[in-house]
Amino acid sequence: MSSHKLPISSMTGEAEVAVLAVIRACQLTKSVQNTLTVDEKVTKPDKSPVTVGDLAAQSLISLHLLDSFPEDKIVGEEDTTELRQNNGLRAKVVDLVNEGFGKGRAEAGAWSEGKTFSESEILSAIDAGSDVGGGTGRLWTIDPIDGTLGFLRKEQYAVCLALIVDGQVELGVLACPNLGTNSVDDETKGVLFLARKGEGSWSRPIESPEYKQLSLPASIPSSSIRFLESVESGHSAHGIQARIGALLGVPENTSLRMDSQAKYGCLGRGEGGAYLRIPTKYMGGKAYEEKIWDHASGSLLISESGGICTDMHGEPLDFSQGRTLKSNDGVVAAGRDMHAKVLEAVKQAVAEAQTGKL
Ligand SMILES: Nc1ncnc2c1ncn2[C@@H]1O[C@H](COP(=O)(O)O)[C@@H](O)[C@H]1OP(=O)(O)O
Ligand SMILES: [Mg+2]
Ligand SMILES: [Mg+2]
Ligand SMILES: [Mg+2]
Repeated sequence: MSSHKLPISSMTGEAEVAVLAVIRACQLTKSVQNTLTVDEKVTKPDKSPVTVGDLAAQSLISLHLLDSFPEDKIVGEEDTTELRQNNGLRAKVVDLVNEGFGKGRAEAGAWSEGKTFSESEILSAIDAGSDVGGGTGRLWTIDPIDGTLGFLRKEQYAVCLALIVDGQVELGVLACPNLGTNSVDDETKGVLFLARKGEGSWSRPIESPEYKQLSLPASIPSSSIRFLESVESGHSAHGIQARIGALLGVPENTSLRMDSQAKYGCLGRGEGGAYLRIPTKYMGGKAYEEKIWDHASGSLLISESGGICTDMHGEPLDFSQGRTLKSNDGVVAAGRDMHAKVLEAVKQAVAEAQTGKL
């Protein structure tokens, strides 16, 4: 690999590949978002949506990983079930992946620029992401479009890639093409977040490798807190989260609601003060196991920015359990001092919900 401007001192080869793959995937998803038509959206068996953007981006990222780290395992969100039955969708994905390799020239080591991949290489790369995960060895996890619902609404989404070694997240990349580069209100859009275990976390514009180190304040006054939470009321219990806010003295109706791990990016750079993901099962919803690709990059970003990211009971997120965080329940992330206070309020609000007091 050629020289780079990465701010980290170890795993630079991995970071270089991950950043290039994610930037190319962002360019691909941006072009899809601009031109997406209804027939390019498919509903998966779990009723969630998937688009040509998700499938092509996972293939493109996997092709980079398969070339550079052929021994590593991959856990990706998507598979080829739909693609193998739909010729139109498949042709579009093949075109998008090959177009994607013409991009990202500004980055160091623009691997395989101009190369054309066959349909079977492109499909196999998606299916390379079907590993069961676990706590031994090197494992990459990909969420090619996190927040597909936000992507379809032309709002926030993120392209996410993380390296997990023996169950620990070592490297996390998270790019948000529609998020303000320096703050949520910034008119300039597009930001990439990078975290390396033990070394720190950074943000940069997607378009230029100017890295800025991030730090998350230990605590902020309650009056300044704006909880980072899902747009979808089916993904976290908004009612309980509002009660947590009331218990902490947070002003009402101030939440920053956005789809995807963009929420972790905002918190990591000091916005919002706390990320809440209280499962809807505490308000009568269905039980749900969080997926590793939805939290790997974001949780490392928070801890490397000086904050704490755990489940709602204060337990560390356990990425060694397979494709899901099956030993965890919900997520709470906040600054170092704030986190314990938020957990206390979570406990009380959930107890109230369970005894019908909410
Ligand atoms: N019932 C659920 N509870 C929590 N998260 C969910 C649930 N269903 C889907 N998700 C996942 O939450 C993530 C988005 O979170 P958020 O709403 O905070 O942006 C998506 O990856 C989405 O999966 P999917 O990709 O299948 O839509
Ligand atoms: Mg996701
Ligand atoms: Mg996704
Ligand atoms: Mg999805």
